[in-house]
Amino acid sequence: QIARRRRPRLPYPPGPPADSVIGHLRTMPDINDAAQVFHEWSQSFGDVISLNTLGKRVVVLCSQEAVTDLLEKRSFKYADRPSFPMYERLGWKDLLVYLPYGPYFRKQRKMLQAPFEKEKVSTYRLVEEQEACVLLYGLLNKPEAMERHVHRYPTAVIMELTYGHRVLSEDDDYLCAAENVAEVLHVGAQASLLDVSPLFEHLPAWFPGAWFVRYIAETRPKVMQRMLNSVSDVQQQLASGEAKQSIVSEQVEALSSEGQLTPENKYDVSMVAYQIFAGGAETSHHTLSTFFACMLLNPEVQRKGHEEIMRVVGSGRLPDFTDRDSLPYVECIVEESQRWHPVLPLGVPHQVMEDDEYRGMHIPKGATVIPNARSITWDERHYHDPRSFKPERFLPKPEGAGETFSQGAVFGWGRRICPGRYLARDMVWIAIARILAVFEVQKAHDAAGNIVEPAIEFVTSLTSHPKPFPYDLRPRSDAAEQLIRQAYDMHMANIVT
Ligand code: HEM
Repeated sequence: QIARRRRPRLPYPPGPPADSVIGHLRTMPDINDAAQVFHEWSQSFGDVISLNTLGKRVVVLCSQEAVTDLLEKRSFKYADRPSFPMYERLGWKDLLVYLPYGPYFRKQRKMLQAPFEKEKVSTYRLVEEQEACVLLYGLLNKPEAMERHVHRYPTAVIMELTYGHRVLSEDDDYLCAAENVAEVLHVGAQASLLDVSPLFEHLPAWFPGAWFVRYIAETRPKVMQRMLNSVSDVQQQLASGEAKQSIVSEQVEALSSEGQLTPENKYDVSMVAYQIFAGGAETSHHTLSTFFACMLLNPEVQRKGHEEIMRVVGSGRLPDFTDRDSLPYVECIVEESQRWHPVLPLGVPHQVMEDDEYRGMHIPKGATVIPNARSITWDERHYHDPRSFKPERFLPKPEGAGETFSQGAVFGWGRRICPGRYLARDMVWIAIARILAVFEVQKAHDAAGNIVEPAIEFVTSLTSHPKPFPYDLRPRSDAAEQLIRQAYDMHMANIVT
């Protein structure tokens, strides 16, 4: 049957040698190393590689040019997603990021995109500034728990915007929900027999390799409950007049006033709301932990960032969004942290909706297309000395190198581009500007007083982040400490009144 299938006239994109029956199954790299390995292959086979795993074609794009040509300019053909069997079984089937391209995708995309348009996003800045004060206060009081604070910060912003829920304690229910998302994201990204066939879903849990059966059975009910209950809570708050304005409250009210609050529409609001924190919390959290690693490794950059803030803002207040245009170097630090180690090194895979031809190569309908962000950010034609951390590369010449930040390598392409990118940029910017203003990250010392040289290692599932590393975090001065306390007290006083 395979022999009779009509052969494409053009060759598939090249790739490493494959086994005759199972194709590249054995050559396929582990997810942790995939971006690096694909990048190395691209040096031998070119910037468009293809692999065949058990008959499924995977095309990896390893340059800005190829990604722009296909995912951006031909987005109408490349806007589909492959299926994600684990995530689907875990209850995430109807989350926007996993939806196939089509009417339901467009409906959800519209619902999710509207609250995150550029102009609308600037109205969220007060919440970001306030939560950034809580972040600073947390870092001051428990500097050793940096990971927890940088997870809490974007989660708290998103929960407030989405559900009108303010995170006030460490054991907050919504914070736990975001932690659960992080776990599911990680576990679901691991290869399982489900990738081969959904039939394996029915294996008994004791069957070798069927670890996912029990995980799905235990996790799915909790995930579903969380997705649906939070919107019901907002609905009740609306009924009792206690609801705070939020993305969900606005959507529920709009549907009610049109007489359209059907179970189906309410379900869609639930999916959109859940998708906001499933898409936004983990990614922003990992951007901030990567930033900390970058500052630890590059004290000179940290010093220059701090000095720019002192020059422009002074030491009497914290930077805010009105200072942003006057802080170009800080902006470059944000961008360089994202370029130096993209949080999604392989983006999110797309799928081709019809047969296509590119540079004399055949890309078959249904092929999974992986944009290798890592290759783009390491491309020496666009970035000099790309493995080094050099924020000034983005400053205009002659002060800097006039290089262009690749939005795509960080936020994706075409019709699937990250709809939360404006919010993400704001959230990350204000946190970084304020941390640079008042803190210094330094190398840790061991018990004998010797400096511990940090070896930063990254762990990657769908997102990528540094493994825990030793550091020492301190306020830059007594005045800086005072500023953190005052800002926090003012924020808390506002909550009470
Ligand atoms: C620094 C933080 C963030 C990064 C690095 C990031 C990155 C990305 C990337 C690379 C994609 C895939 C784009 C593609 O397929 O070409 C994506 C998709 C998505 N992001 Fe983000 N994102 C971030 C924050 C956010 C936030 C704050 C939200 C929510 C408001 C969000 C919601 C989404 C959604 C819903 C999708 C799926 C879009 C679709 O499939 O149509 N992201 N993001």
